[in-house]
Parts: sequence; C-alpha cells; structure tokens
Amino acid sequence: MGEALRLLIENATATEMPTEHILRAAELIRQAAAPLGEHRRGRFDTASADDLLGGIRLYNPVTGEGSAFAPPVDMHREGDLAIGTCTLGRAFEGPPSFAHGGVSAMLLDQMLGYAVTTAGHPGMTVRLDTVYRSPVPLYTPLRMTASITEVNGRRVTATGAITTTTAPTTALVEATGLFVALRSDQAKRLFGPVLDRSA
Ligand SMILES: CCCCCCCC(=O)SCCNC(=O)CCNC(=O)[C@H](O)C(C)(C)COP(=O)(O)OP(=O)(O)OC[C@H]1O[C@@H](n2cnc3c(N)ncnc32)[C@H](O)[C@@H]1OP(=O)(O)O
Repeated sequence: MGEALRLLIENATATEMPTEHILRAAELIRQAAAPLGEHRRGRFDTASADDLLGGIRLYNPVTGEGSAFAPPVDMHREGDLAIGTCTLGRAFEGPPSFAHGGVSAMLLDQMLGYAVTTAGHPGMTVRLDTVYRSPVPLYTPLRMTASITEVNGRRVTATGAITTTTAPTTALVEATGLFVALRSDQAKRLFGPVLDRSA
C-alpha cells in the first residue's frame, strides 16, 4: 500500500490534468480511504506491523515502507558508517526542482539517529545544526552518510551529509546532531503509555 500511496502523492503533486479529472480522482481517493479508517489505532498504540525493540517502524516518515510520506530512505551500516539512499520526488520540492531545506534536515536527523542507535547509543535529538552548501536535486539518486564523533556520558554527537550517488564526496548538506540518552524516568514519562500498551 505504501508504494501505491507514494505513486498517488507523486502524481497528485505533478499532475497537470484538467480540473474535472482531479475532482473525479479526489472522489475515488475518498472512497478508498474510508474503509481504512473504520478500524484505526489510537495515539499510544503501536502499529501491529511494528517491532519497537527490533527497530521496525513501517510508517516512519523517512524510512517507512508503508508510509505515504517517506521517500523511503533505505539505511544500512558499513562498519562505523551509516549509509542511506533515496530519490526525492516532487512532493519534497522547496526551491523549484530542488528539495525543501526542512526535508534535508529531516533526512539527516533520521540518518544521525540511525547511526547512534545502531552503534548502541540510542537517544533523542536535542540539537541539529545543518549547513546547506548546495541545493539537493529532485529525481536524483542521493547518498547519505552519518557516524558518531563523540560519546560523552549520556550525550552523543554525530555528523552526516547528503550527496548525490554520482558525486559522493561533494556534500550538499551537512549536519551535526547532539543526542541524549533518556534516563529511565524520562523514558517512562515520555513513552510509558506506549510501552504499557505494547507490553
Ligand atoms: C533509528 C531511530 C532514529 C530516530 C531518529 C529521530 C530522532 C528524533 O527526531 S527524536 C525527536 C526530536 N527530539 C525530541 O523531541 C527531544 C525533545 N527533548 C527532550 O524531550 C529533552 O530534552 C530530553 C528528555 C531528551 C532530555 O531532557 P533534558 O532535561 O533536556 O536534559 P537532561 O536529561 O537533564 O540532560 C542531559 C544532558 O544533555 C544536555 N542537553 C540537553 N539538551 C541539550 C541541548 N539542546 N543542547 C546541548 N545540551 C543539551 C544537558 O545539558 C545534559 O548535560 P549534562 O549531562 O552534561 O548535564
């Protein structure tokens, strides 16, 4: 379903069809959406397809295969380096033909988060600094990298960059993120209802 939704969003964003076609499509979309809404999970319920501890989040807005919104980014580790790949379509546009700056920050937040989590230092982002060196092109295969630069108690720093796959040494956007490991009282305060319901 995620793939179908992403095709829908891409075509809906790029379409130049006449208004009557768009109105007809809108009605069909409403008809398709209605049965899905008949049984929904609540705010604190995890998706039945998810495995929180195993890191499976089907509807994550960056990596989720089931997400209408995610590019989705494919991530893996090679040694100390986290690597991600994706191609951004029209829905991610900011400046004409290039990605929105907030989208680049979102991709890098997830990349850095993946780097720290898969290195055994899970935490939440408390700071993300981005440097925009060149616009990120749409419809162009992208490569992202991230790695840890410092571990200082509960605070972990990671850096990363977005490049194209054809010029992997030319950073278009760079980011440095600070992640903080939650104390048990913080984890309980923030995620207690979710953990209780998924136990
Ligand atoms: C595979 C998974 C990938 C996931 C990637 C996505 C990651 C995300 O996007 S997470 C979502 C965005 N982030 C958030 O919503 C976090 C919001 N922040 C918070 O809830 C709180 O700041 C929280 C709970 C993390 C930490 O609580 P807080 O009271 O701020 O910090 P505290 O626990 O007292 O301090 C920890 C340390 O971090 C430091 N710190 C906290 N915030 C900052 C900051 N913004 N800048 C610098 N240092 C900071 C503190 O000074 C302290 O340092 P020290 O140990 O030397 O005294």
